[in-house]
Amino acid sequence: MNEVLSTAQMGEADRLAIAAGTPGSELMDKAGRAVADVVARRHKAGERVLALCGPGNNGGDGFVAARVLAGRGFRVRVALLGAREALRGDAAGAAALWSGAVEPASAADPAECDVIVDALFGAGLARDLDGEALALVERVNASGVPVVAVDVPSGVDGNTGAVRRAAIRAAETVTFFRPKPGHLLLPGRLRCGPVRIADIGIPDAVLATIRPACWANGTRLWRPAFRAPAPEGHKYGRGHALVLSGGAEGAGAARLAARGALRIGAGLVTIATPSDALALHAGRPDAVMLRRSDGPAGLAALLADRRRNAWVVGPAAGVGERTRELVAAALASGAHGVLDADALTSFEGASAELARALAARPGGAGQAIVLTPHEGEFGRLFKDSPPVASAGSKLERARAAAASLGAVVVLKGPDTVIAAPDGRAAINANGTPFLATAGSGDVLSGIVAGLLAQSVPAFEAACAGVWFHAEAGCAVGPGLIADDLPDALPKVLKAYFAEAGT
Ligand SMILES: NC(=O)C1=CN([C@@H]2O[C@H](COP(=O)(O)OP(=O)(O)OC[C@H]3O[C@@H](n4cnc5c(N)ncnc54)[C@H](O)[C@@H]3O)[C@@H](O)[C@H]2O)[C@@H](O)CC1
Ligand SMILES: Nc1ncnc2c1ncn2[C@@H]1O[C@H](COP(=O)(O)OP(=O)(O)O)[C@@H](O)[C@H]1O
Ligand SMILES: [K+]
Repeated sequence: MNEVLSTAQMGEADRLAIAAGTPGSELMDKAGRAVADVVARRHKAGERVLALCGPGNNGGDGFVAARVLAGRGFRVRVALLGAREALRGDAAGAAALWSGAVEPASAADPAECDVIVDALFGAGLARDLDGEALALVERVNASGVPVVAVDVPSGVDGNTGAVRRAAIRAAETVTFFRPKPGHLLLPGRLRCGPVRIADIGIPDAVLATIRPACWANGTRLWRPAFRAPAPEGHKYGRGHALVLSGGAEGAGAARLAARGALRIGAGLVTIATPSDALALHAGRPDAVMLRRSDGPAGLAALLADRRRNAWVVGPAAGVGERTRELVAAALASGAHGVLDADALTSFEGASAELARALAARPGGAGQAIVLTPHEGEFGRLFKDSPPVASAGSKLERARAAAASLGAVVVLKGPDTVIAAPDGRAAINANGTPFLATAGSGDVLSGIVAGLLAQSVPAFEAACAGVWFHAEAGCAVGPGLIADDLPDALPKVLKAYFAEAGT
């Protein structure tokens, strides 16, 4: 189910498959054949293939692909980084079955071929590229010749998506069994081209031992948690979301969030507004209710009605002590909620204080709280926590943040990561850069709150919210403004419920 494996977990999958009776050489053979199949789908027999093989098992896959392609009538040359005698194990075995010449990689001219098989480094990339490897990767990228990458484009870190000084730009990538974080996280994802996942004979049953906790975000991950409303349902069964408006200068943000919450299916939505912004909400969607709410006491009074079971605090709320008090009041209500934008920035360098407030929430873990920072807000919030701020990849940082706060964290961007305190994480990849527009995040916070109002659990609500937001963005595409996103949801939801069979 869209599991994403770290390179260590992938190594474990290999070992478990081998222990269960499939020799490593057979896994490598299937891997190399899968690569050859992809090359043969894009190119015709007779074309010139250059297989660039590295010193480890990734190179072994390259030797297999070279042999299979030569057998299918391609004109194949093999170039090896390192000495042939230094190859070990299955890779040495695969090289022994290659009967053609093996050129030194230093002499390989990528321009003299029609397609390149990149089998330099895969899961074993251990340091930044330098020397001959660096020069070769730069020559390949400069050649403009299409590349099919084996496992990951060489130079991309499979665990983090980082480019280790330089990396191949692939036209297509073939990986094995399950994707790795580096296929989904930026910048790695942008080096992969379309990613094919090849079955190399590793049984799915190994996952019961490995217990992966990371997924590519998609409907299968949370479909059971978000169903169409019951035929006999009523609006209170779909929850009541409350969106706290900022003052006169920031009322639009609340309206965007409120519309998102309504469209995703919250039964009722109320905008709680300070008196000075009351008149500005006259143009709100007619379906949204309006209540006056001045300061933390006003918010607490509205949330004392337990039917208001989910809130959004933060969009255009203003930065400072007042907003920290509003956050405290919202958390103290016991209702589920989303902390976004100014609610996060108000805790600049005070993530420990926010963690204490979250730990004290009366509903405990059953009170679903989702934080939706973009990178800027994340950096500000965790200024006081180097272990989180510099935990490594975006995946690791989101996980560290969720664990330290005891709440679900949505670290937004082109490769949004959703992380739960228990270690579960999902990486999102269905977005579009047209989502990078003012107010887009406000709509997301409303969508997530609308899902929380419908009793979708925190992690699933965050994953589903991010996915629907991105689908809505793609449905609109060029020219998108945030106002369009809620109104794109009905079509997206219709397709989702049709597919979900509900
Ligand atoms: N049985 C298995 O384990 C299978 C492994 N497979 C392939 O094996 C690959 C992993 O193989 P390995 O663990 O041997 O790792 P790699 O082949 O990815 O790389 C390891 C080698 O590269 C060297 N190296 C690492 N970083 C370097 C750098 N920056 N500059 C120069 N040299 C560097 C290491 O010293 C080592 O010799 C996977 O990516 C996949 O392609 C597949 O054949 C499927 C089965
Ligand atoms: N390049 C991109 N590709 C896909 N999604 C993106 C990209 N850039 C931003 N987004 C998404 O757009 C939204 C922007 O939210 P945010 O930064 O809070 O904007 P605002 O504060 O203007 O509402 C987030 O959901 C983010 O994940
Ligand atoms: K590779």
